[in-house]
Amino acid sequence: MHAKYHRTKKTKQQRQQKQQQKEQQIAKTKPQEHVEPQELQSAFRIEHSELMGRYLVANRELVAGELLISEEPLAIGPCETADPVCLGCYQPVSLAPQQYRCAGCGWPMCSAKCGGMQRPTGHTSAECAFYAEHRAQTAEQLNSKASPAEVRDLYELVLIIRIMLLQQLAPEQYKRIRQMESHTQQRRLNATLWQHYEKNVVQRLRADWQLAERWTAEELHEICGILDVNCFEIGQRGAKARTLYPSAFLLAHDCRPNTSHTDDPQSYAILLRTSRRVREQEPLTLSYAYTLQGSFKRRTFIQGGKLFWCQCQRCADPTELGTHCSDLACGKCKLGSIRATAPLEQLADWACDHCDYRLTASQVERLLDRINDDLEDIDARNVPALENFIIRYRDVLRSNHYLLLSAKYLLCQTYGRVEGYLLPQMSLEDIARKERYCREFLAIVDVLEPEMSRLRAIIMYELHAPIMVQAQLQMQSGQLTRQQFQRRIKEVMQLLRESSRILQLEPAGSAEHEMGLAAAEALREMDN
Ligand SMILES: C[S@@+](CC[C@H](N)C(=O)[O-])C[C@H]1O[C@@H](n2cnc3c(N)ncnc32)[C@H](O)[C@@H]1O
Repeated sequence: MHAKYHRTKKTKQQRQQKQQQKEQQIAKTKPQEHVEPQELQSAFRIEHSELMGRYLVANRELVAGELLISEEPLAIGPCETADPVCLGCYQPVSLAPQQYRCAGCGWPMCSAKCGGMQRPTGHTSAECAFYAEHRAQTAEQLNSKASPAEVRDLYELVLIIRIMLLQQLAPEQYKRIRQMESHTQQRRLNATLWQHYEKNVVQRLRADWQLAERWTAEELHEICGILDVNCFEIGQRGAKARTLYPSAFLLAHDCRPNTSHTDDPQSYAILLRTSRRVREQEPLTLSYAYTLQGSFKRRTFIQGGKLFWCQCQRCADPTELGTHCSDLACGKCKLGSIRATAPLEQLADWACDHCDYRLTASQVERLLDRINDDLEDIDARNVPALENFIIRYRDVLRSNHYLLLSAKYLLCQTYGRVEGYLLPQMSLEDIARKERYCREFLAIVDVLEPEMSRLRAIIMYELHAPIMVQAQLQMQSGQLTRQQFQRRIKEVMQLLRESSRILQLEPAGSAEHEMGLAAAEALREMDN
């Protein structure tokens, strides 16, 4: 898959020595309080390439669903672009006067009894004392008159400050974080990015908060880079946080990854599994971007945050592995599809496969931005508005286009769940439409996130209901023979079985785990 990795041939002895060194390296990257079983360590090793730096490789063939990494965060804090959250449990809070605030430092918290109070993964006494010391600098932004942008700027500092406090409180942990890639040199060349952190983090902490004697500009920039490059965004049931893990950060990116991960709602530990069979020597990969986005935007996103242009098999293919999820409809001949002529060159033209019509990359970008803005303006529970969106753009985007698929995915989850569109209230056309959207979405997910992916399991759960309801109605009205009915029921049971098998691997307490339990329960009822 990754022909781009540079490896030199080694003797068997050299390979064994290297293997031992790598296993020791992996052992070093595990959190000290978390001893991994031997078999987890031997499942993979660390390799290095000029292109990707360190990355993980399978030591043996791995089957789908194998647990590879289970580890608690080295650092955790609110997401930089998040709305206000509790510093203890990362659930949303308001800045309204009635919101509970920490008695020590004044930061809004969910309540005095927040489970994250005084916990290393939440609001510690060291953090509280630090903000109490700097109350003058936070007071203005933490009151009900602050603008959302000001509040966000303040939340952006929380994880950086937590990491800087580790220097004294947990120097080993701090050292491990500092060993992560920061891409500081490349970031320095990007004036907009560099100036953002210089103003919002470095100057702010060193000048406004008078910490110049304590923290250097270099180390603050380094931490900002490490966070951008290595953070995982996690959270269950409304909680949202970003985390650095001791070894999961080593996974390379691929736009059709072979692992997937979830997080424990109590400990915030990452649980990373293979999502499909992985061959011996194959790199372990995860996706740094949302996989159901087209290559053009996905690659821009990855370059912006992780500072490399992805060149994976999917990115190199104008049809995105035959999914056609970036195809535009040709407005000139009305027959052809418009795709990137050279997808690894971000500025290359897009061309129709049927006539001579061409678009420049910036025309495509403007079009995608406009349609994306339209979609983002729609409330995810507004069925007519989502249906209108699909009608409005069906002559502009091909039916598998990721923006149409996004609207269809929202509809798959909304049909049957909101008042006016609950299953007993839905027309036969709506039920059939839900089935069609689920099938269209599943066909793409089967390629981009095959086998044991959460997205695939969710959509299979959504698909079972419309098939079941239609089969029952058609059986009652004599439109289906007994044999045809049984065939449909068999499909429903297969969908539920597969969905519950995948979703029950999600941590207890998560919405997905509960969906898995519901699938298992539905299956039991059908068996009886
Ligand atoms: C989270 S870090 C992964 C660990 C990193 N390779 C290291 O040595 O610390 C992400 C960085 O790894 C590199 N990387 C990961 N996947 C890559 C890929 N598919 N192609 C090129 N570079 C990649 C990029 O430099 C990226 O910014």
